[in-house]
This record gives sequence, structure tokens and C-alpha cells, in this order.
Amino acid sequence: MKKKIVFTGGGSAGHVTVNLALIPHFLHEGWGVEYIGSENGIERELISKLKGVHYHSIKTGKLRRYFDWNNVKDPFRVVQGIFQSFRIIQKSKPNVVFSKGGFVSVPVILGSKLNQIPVLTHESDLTPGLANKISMPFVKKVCTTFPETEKHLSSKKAEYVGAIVRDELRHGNATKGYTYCNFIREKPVLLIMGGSMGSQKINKSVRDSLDELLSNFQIVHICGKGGVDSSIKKRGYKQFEYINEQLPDMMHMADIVISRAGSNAIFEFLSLKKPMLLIPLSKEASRGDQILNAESFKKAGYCEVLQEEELSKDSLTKTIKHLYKNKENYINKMKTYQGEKALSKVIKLIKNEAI
Ligand SMILES: CC(=O)N[C@H]1[C@@H](OP(=O)(O)OP(=O)(O)OC[C@H]2O[C@@H](n3ccc(=O)[nH]c3=O)[C@H](O)[C@@H]2O)O[C@H](CO)[C@@H](O)[C@@H]1O
Repeated sequence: MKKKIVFTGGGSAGHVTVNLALIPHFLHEGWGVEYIGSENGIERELISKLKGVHYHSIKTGKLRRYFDWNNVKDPFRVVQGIFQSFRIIQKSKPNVVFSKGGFVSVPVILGSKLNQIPVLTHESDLTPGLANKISMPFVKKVCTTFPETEKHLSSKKAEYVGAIVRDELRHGNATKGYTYCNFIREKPVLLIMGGSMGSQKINKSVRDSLDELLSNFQIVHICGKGGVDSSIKKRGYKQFEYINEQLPDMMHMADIVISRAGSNAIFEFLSLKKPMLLIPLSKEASRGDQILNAESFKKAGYCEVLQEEELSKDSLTKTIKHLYKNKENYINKMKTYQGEKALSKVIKLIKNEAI
């Protein structure tokens, strides 16, 4: 009988792109593939486009660490989500469930457990996220991106696999990127990505330093939803809310990048050997996982890091100049990174746990 896998994960693209890397392999091997995600999250947008994947939506509630009136309503939505997941999985009868985390994944993991379907989950960051922490007792294995994550899991379930990078990112074409952006070859390209949702802080800093940056670089700026400032029309400056199909070409075209330190993004830049200036999300706005991700990359010599509190026109332009001038040093360090095996390791683990 045809094997079946259910994927889940969402809330931000970082909780979906790993699934996007895995899904084509299972489809290619003839598995049935279904996805459980939220009604309106980015996962719906990204997954609904895929041929051969059936998308089920469920009610979700966000697991917030701060006060919000929705904290009162959301537990009811989560319970509803558990019932919906339970019924979807009972009907679909998959052999295995793979979760990339994010708040949508918790009801799906519980619904799978109640149906006695094995679940594997993936942790992108150096320290486990809240959804993965809650799910820990109900999963068979936690695949980790960083070897250091194991010591934060206090469990024998951790399995270090490395970073899972979508195949298509390795097959970008710089020439297509130059044509798409109407850029010239003679001037280097700086790619700015403030995470999958954009970053207002990075957007502001970049715009404060725009003229100086543009004197040395052409710039592709991914600003996030609602972040594009259409009043700025300068030669060599291209703004996007989010880039889908053209992202591989843009990444190949870039000489250096400025990025948040979300795990998926930084490993993608590492695998393409792009020197990075990382500006991690601060501790006020997160559990501090990006600060640790960035520290680990800095220690390995792959990047420069500026904390949000250090960010100014002066520090940004100075660090970018330093990064570009010394780009070969970072590239040489990145050449020593071996990360190609993660995808096949995870596929093997999933198949081993499938019933
Ligand atoms: C604010 C927040 O909670 N951020 C978290 C979120 O970040 P976020 O969702 O930004 O995740 P990542 O930076 O890890 O990954 C972003 C993904 O989106 C893709 N992309 C991005 C922009 C674009 O225009 N097109 C595109 O395809 C990137 O290629 C990458 O695959 O999940 C990460 C992984 O758990 C965490 O490390 C981050 O701390």
C-alpha cells in the first residue's frame, strides 16, 4: 500500500521552508503527502502552491510569552485544533508525521499521539522553541540543526542532523538576478533580508545609511509585508516584501548579505558561501535564540555580528565595508563547512520511524 506522511509547521516561513525541502523527496518516492497548517498563515500560501499536497487547515492559537487579550481566546482555539487534527489524522491514517515546529504544530502533534502515529520534529535554532519544548514528551525524535542543541533537550530523543537547505537555492542563476533587478555587473550586490517577516529596525537603519551604502553597492532589500517604502526611488535599490521563485537567483547574485540570524536563512547563506553581517533579534523581542545562532556563526568565522543596541548609521556602514573588504576570509572559513548530508539523514530517520 502507498505510504503516507503528514507535515506540519508554520507561523513564519522559517517553520515551513524545511518542509518545502523535504516534500519533493517524498512525492518523488511515491508517498502520499498531506499538510496540516493554520487557516491564514504563511504556510497556507507556500504549501497550497505545491502540486500533489493536500492542505488541511485547523484553528490555531499563538503561544505568547506576553500579555494579549487573545491569550484568553487562544486556548479554546488550540483545543479545537487538537480535535480537528485528531479527526484529520484518524481519517488520513499516515505512517508518520513530521513537524517543523511553530505554534500550529502543537495540536497536530497531540492529535497524532492520540492516534498513535509516530511524530518526528525539527529544531532549527540552537535552543529549542516553546512549541518544540511542549511537544517533547509526545515525539519520537527531535532532529537538531546545531550539535549544541542536544544539551538543551535533556532527552535521548535529540538527533543532530545539521541544516536542511532547499535544493533549489543551490541552483540559482546570478545572471537572471541581474536582469530581474536591472543591475550592472560592475558594482557589487548587497542582499538584505530581515527574516521572513522583514525587520522594521533593519529597514530603518538601512534607509538611514542608504546613500552611503549605494555609493558602494547595489541593494536588494527584502522588507517584509508592508515594509516597502515606495517613495524611495534610487538607482540600484530594489525593494521587495517577500521573494519566492527569484530568491535562488538573488542569493547567487549577492556578494554579501545583511540578515537577521534566523537559523534557516543563515544556513542557506552559509551553504552558498555568502559573507554575512548578522543583526540578531534582541532578547526583548524573543527568547534570544538568534543571538546564540549568531554567536555560533561568529565563532566559526562565517560572519560579523551587530547587536540591535549597537546598530547605528556609523556601525552599519563601517561593518559592511569591513565585511566586503575581507570577504575572502569568511568565504574560506565557510568552505570548510560540510552540510550536505542533513536532508538524507532526516529522510532516513523519518522512514525508520514510519509504521
Ligand atoms: C521573528 C521570529 O520569530 N523569527 C524566528 C523565525 O524566523 P524566520 O521565519 O525569519 O526564519 P528563518 O530566518 O530561519 O528562515 C526564513 C526562511 O524564509 C525564506 N525567505 C525569506 C524571505 C523571503 O523573501 N523569501 C524566503 O523564501 C528564507 O529563505 C528562509 O528559508 O524562525 C526561525 C527558525 O525557527 C527563528 O530562528 C527565528 O528567530
